[in-house]
Amino acid sequence: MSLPFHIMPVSTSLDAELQHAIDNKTKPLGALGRIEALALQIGRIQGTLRPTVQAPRVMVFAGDHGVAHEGVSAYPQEVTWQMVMNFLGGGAAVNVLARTLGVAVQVVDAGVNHDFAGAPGMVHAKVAMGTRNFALEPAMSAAQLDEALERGRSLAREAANEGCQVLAFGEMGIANTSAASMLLHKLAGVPLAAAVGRGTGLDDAGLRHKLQVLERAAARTGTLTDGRLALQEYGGFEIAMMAGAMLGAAEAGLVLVIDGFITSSALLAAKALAPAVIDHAVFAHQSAEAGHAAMLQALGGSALLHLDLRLGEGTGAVLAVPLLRAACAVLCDMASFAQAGVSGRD
Ligand SMILES: O=C(O)c1ccc[n+]([C@@H]2O[C@H](COP(=O)([O-])O)[C@@H](O)[C@H]2O)c1
Ligand SMILES: Cc1cc2nc[nH]c2cc1C
Repeated sequence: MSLPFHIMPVSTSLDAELQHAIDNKTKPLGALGRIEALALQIGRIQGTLRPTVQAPRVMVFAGDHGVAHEGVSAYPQEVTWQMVMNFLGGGAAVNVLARTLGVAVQVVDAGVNHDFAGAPGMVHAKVAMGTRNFALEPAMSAAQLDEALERGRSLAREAANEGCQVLAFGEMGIANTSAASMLLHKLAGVPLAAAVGRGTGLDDAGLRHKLQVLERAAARTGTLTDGRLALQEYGGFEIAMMAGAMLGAAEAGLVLVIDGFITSSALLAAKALAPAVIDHAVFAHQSAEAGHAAMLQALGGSALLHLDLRLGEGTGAVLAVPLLRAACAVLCDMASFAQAGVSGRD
């Protein structure tokens, strides 16, 4: 068993001071809307009236899924490793967005069905060459799950030790929307028909087939409310490692930026292991993937951006980083009514 995760609920002791500081900025009360709530959340997580977004990083976790052999994705499995090479070469959407917005990219092989020996810049954390086919048997063993969780946790710790204050999460893995749908179904009780979507772009027949495969997979197990068991049965190595990294990042006091449907499923599993992880999470965007709205509802979160993205890789999370910077700048740099000599409310 991996060591238990120790995440304290984020302290609310500064809330009154943070709200007072925000309310005294030169604007009508509440006029910066969600940016105000974001400023309060980041100030609360960092325990300061002057929060910052230093050394933001997106970790992109990649893994393959045995269930891909059931024909549940519009693309073949080898796209996973090919896209990983694209990440390492700096040419994927996440690289371009991250470069544009000043976010570092770290690519993690959590369990891709490919040998990346010698690939420059890769974080080698492979648990195995992909999971087993969860339509037939558990996706991974308990030992593999522990390994994935612990590797994720230590990667997050390393990031914190290197000065990263904001950790964004992304993933790559053909067929991983199937795994995410299973986690949503089992952990949050969302009916499969509402939890399953088109992923990379299945047509109507493909979607019907995916639902049938997942119904068969769901019937293999009973009710599963335990995060570890759900991950073992239906997770992916990239999803489990992300969950471990989210928990490790929360332990280290970081702000977590959650991307789309698959990244959110990792948080759902992480929340089942340690509920206080949710205090650290910022929900970057609502994916176009059917089921993400229900996933966000299950997590009690509300997305900052609605851009109809359905790419993954951490793209939506990276796009939200400027909003976090903006929220911190409001607290740190905006003049108060007194400082600017502006009259307050009557
Ligand atoms: O982040 C999302 O909401 C999202 C929605 C649909 C697809 N994806 C990406 O597409 C891949 C999984 O889709 P699929 O159809 O192969 O299950 C995987 O690499 C994800 O990063 C990601
Ligand atoms: C090309 C491609 C890029 C991706 N990035 C994340 N998931 C992906 C799936 C495909 C198919």
